[in-house]
Amino acid sequence: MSILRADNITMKFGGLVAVSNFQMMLQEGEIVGLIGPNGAGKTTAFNMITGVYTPTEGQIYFTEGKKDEQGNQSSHEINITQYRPDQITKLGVARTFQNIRLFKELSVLDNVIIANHLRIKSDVISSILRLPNYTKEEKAMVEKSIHLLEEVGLKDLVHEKSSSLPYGKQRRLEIARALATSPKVLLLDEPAAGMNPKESLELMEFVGEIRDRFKLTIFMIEHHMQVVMGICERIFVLDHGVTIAKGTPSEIQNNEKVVEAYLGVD
Ligand SMILES: Nc1ncnc2c1ncn2[C@@H]1O[C@H](COP(=O)(O)OP(=O)(O)OP(=O)(O)O)[C@@H](O)[C@H]1O
Repeated sequence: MSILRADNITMKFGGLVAVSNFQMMLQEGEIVGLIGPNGAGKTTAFNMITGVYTPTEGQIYFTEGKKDEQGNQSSHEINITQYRPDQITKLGVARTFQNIRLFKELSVLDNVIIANHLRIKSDVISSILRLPNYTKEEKAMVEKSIHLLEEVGLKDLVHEKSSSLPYGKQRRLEIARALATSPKVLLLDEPAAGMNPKESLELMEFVGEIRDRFKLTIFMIEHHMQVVMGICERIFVLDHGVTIAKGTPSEIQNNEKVVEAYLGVD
């Protein structure tokens, strides 16, 4: 069963069709890539899936798993096409951005603590008055954040200002912030952007590790072909908003349309 699927989604900006009839399905636990030349519509596809844009046409579905009191597992599909970004995050779809979006002046730890707030149950009054239920939740949040930073290899840097971190570590912190929302599906927008080959390979291993450790399904936009081909089980290729190919890394590498799109051959 799919955990996330887009059924023929299209996004038009005036006369420009940024994404046309995009059809995709993610199975639980997969790492799937989304590639294509600049302006192909990749980020627009992410923006529709995460509620930043409402598709002009088409529907998006998320499968929610539930356990009843007897511990029996059941699941049902929710149409999230009209959901706001915060509602989608709360359901279990988190993302990172092409341009790192951290609170630069805050510490590494505070950046993760803030991301946890989505899951907090206490109301505003409890937090302002620091009532016992809030203080307890806050303590748990700090512990969870430190644990997360340990998991992503940033434990020794918790008190550093986030802007002082080298680029590769800032990307890890961004991922830790996304993990703090307890996602089931993680969308990564060019996680290896700006990284040198060594950092890119480390990132590739890291993405595989967090998939296993946090039982995630991962959908990633990436330009570093070594990363995409090395880690993705399936790949979608967009060009001018149209899906020109989909398949395994070896199928994509040998696909003529893909080669043409990247080389700009008419
Ligand atoms: N809000 C917007 N308003 C108008 N046009 C937009 C908007 N967002 C994206 N576009 C256009 O839609 C097309 C697809 O852009 P998008 O950013 O999704 O491509 P991309 O594949 O992510 O590119 P890149 O690899 O360069 O990040 C481009 O022509 C872009 O100019």
